[in-house]
Amino acid sequence: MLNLNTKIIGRKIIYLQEVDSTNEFAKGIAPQEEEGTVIVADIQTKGKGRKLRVWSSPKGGLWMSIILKPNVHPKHLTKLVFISALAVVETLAEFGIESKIKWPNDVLVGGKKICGILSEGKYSENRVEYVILGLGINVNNELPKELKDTATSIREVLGFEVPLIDVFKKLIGKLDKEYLQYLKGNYEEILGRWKMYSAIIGKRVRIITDDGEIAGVAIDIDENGALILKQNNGVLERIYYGDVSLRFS
Ligand SMILES: O=C(O)CCCC[C@@H]1SC[C@@H]2NC(=O)N[C@@H]21
Repeated sequence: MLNLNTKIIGRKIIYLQEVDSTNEFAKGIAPQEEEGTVIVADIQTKGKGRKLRVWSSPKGGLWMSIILKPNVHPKHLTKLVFISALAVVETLAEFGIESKIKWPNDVLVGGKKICGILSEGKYSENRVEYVILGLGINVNNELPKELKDTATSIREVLGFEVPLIDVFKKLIGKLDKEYLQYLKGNYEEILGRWKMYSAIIGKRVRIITDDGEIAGVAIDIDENGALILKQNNGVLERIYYGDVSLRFS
């Protein structure tokens, strides 16, 4: 159990022993909930990943969603996953773990995924109603057999367990710090730091999109968060959504 003391963290935390998905729960309450409220659960029975994938969420991991209501133009929302990934990298560093970010929002240690981020929201053309930032960090949880080659956990990397509450508190602190930079509009600075941790810039990659697969070298990330890929035929392409693979068989 997370054994939360909300007074220590100083914000509203909804702690659940079990829930289908903290993101789904957050969506249900977001319209009337205050900004910054965090939903955290010991177990998710229907943890969701990007592209409707299942996110394995047994006891021992950190499964949480934070409700945000930034007063920004919706075009800046993609940057929220960048600040989340940065907050995770900084949190892991506090535990002596060096990590990298795989565009758009996977955090890797030694090439294996340790954290996934799922951002969902409600917004119109000009106004953001709310954003749910869902973060899943493998901390002390067992990984499913089929993920052993591609995923890892803090426990696996360090060789011992760390208290979930410590990871949670550090992550909230880092998220708050990065969110403040975001609200100040310091996007360039955020992106600059994000790039320092990029696992893919300068590397040959395959991008799997809904329209098929493109291969090339990841050149850069533009100011809107799109990946700039130099294809094998030399043509530059901006990619807004897709899964990056660094594996070539
Ligand atoms: O890498 C991905 O595909 C994103 C995974 C996001 C998982 C987190 S766990 C907490 C929150 N609730 C969910 O159902 N998903 C996110």
